[in-house]
Amino acid sequence: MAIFWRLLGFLRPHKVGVWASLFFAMAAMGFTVAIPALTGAVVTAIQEGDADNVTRYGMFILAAAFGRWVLTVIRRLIAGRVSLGVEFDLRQRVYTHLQGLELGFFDRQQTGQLMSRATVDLQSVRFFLGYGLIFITQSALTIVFTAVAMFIIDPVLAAIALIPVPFVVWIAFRYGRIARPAQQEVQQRIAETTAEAEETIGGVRIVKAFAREDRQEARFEHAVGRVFDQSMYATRLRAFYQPLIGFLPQLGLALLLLVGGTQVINGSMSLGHFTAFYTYLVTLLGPMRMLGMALGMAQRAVASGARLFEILDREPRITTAPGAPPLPEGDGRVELRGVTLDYDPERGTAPALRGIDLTVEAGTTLALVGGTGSGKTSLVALLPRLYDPTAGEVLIDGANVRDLDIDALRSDIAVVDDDPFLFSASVRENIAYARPDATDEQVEEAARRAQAAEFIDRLPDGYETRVGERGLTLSGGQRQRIAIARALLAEPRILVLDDATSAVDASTEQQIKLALREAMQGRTTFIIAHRLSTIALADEIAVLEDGELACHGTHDELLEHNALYREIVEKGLPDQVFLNRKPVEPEVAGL
Ligand SMILES: Nc1ncnc2c1ncn2[C@@H]1O[C@H](COP(=O)(O)OP(=O)(O)OP(=O)(O)O)[C@@H](O)[C@H]1O
Repeated sequence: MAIFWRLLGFLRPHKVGVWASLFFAMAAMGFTVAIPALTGAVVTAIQEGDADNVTRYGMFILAAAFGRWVLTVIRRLIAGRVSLGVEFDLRQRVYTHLQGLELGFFDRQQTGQLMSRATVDLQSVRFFLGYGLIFITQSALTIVFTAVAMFIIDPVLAAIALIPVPFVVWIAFRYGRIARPAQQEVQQRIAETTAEAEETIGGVRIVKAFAREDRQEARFEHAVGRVFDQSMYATRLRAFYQPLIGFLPQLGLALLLLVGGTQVINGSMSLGHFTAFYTYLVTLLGPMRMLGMALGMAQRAVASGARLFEILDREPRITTAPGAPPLPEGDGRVELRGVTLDYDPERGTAPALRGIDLTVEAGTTLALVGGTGSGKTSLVALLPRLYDPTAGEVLIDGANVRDLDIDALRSDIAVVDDDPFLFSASVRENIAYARPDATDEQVEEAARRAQAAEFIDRLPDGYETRVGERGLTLSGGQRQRIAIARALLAEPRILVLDDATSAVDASTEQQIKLALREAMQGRTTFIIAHRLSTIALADEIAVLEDGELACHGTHDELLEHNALYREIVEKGLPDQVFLNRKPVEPEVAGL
């Protein structure tokens, strides 16, 4: 019930529309109730041979029918606007709310599930709020008013003819109750199927590379099968209940024909009244069924509302206090104090980072080295607060990142991912993503510095070439250089680079390294290094092992004092750079 009231809250901005459509619905209902009485009057006039009255009442019926038609059109237009308005508001709210949630929330969600909530559930809520509520009010009132009119004509006959009504409504209620969880489960399973399809399409490269289409097909078939079974169950419920709801009112009609017909024969009731009565009961058939349907709609809306509120009630866990300041003046000195990060403490998994104490001086470059899963990505994710540490604190230029305005903080940190994401937009828009107001010259300058200008010029439409999911597919190395240009244009105080370019050819690697070197200049840089030649670009090195900081220092210090680092260097590529480094010269760094 609480959910129901909360759903009604969505109508608040559309109050005028709701009342207007209710008003038009009531007015149309007035005509609906008048028509049977007028029909009865026509029959009486026929019986009396009064042609004038037949014409007059006939015209009234025509006018009433016309009035109802016009009012219904207006009501539907207004209700449609309300319904779509609710959908519009809800979509915005859900989307804005999702955007505000921290990355950790998305780690645990299937995209398909979220999509389904944002479409299927939203639809059922808006149908109910836009139409369902009015249908319920209109049907219930039509039943009440018609019943009153019938009681005025003949109370006994009214009582007999209306016997099935409470049963119909009760069965409709019951149907709504059983149908609700069944329908909810159908929605849940559709969501699972969407998620399955989404995963297959998203992972199409892997599916094809391993020729596992059959496995994906089998999984999808299983998911579709589950939707089928559950939909069949819901269909069986419908098949049983809906005809029953249609059948019961016929009993009322039969009773009326039997009792009323006898009354007309023995003269205790006029044929006109009988006809009016009969027409009233026929008029009721629609509203009774409609009430059942609308109640079902209400049930579904409540189920969907519950799922939507699950998202809307999920508070963002990484927030910023109102009026929080931006980063203080400084050149990007970073300090991690006793930092521990546990992604999922409830599950009891080992923390990704444990008790890290690390200081990176302003303007220097730190290479993060460590085996897979050692926590390199996790460590840099703490800087722009993609995640907050479970314990300890992260300070930038002396300020705890938790106390800063999150947008301002993030605009001072640029990230170049190991698998850079490009939006379905032009190359120019992608580079200017963080600074949409950048001039063409600035964009091109960033591209030049990122060693991307040359290949961009060779693209079919240069900077206007569409890339990303719906555009031209660029190679990994090209995407990375566009991402570096994007980061350069943002002029960040701190730069985070994930250098996973091991798959590119030698000349691309050179270019990327030049680009990285350019990007690092004058700013604090964290570089996740996968190769020794990248480590060579750094001033200091931090080695991570199972989430702990195994050692930290310059190349020479580590080489001298740390066995693990020595091992890394020995087992790594025998890169001459390392041994001769001091200071790093472009030639020896492999540039
Ligand atoms: N979003 C996440 N949710 C839960 N656990 C995570 C998440 N991201 C990483 N982990 C876990 O945290 C640990 C550290 O992962 P992280 O990605 O930081 O390592 P990494 O050193 O960057 O590895 P790689 O070199 O393979 O990218 C791993 O055990 C990983 O499974």
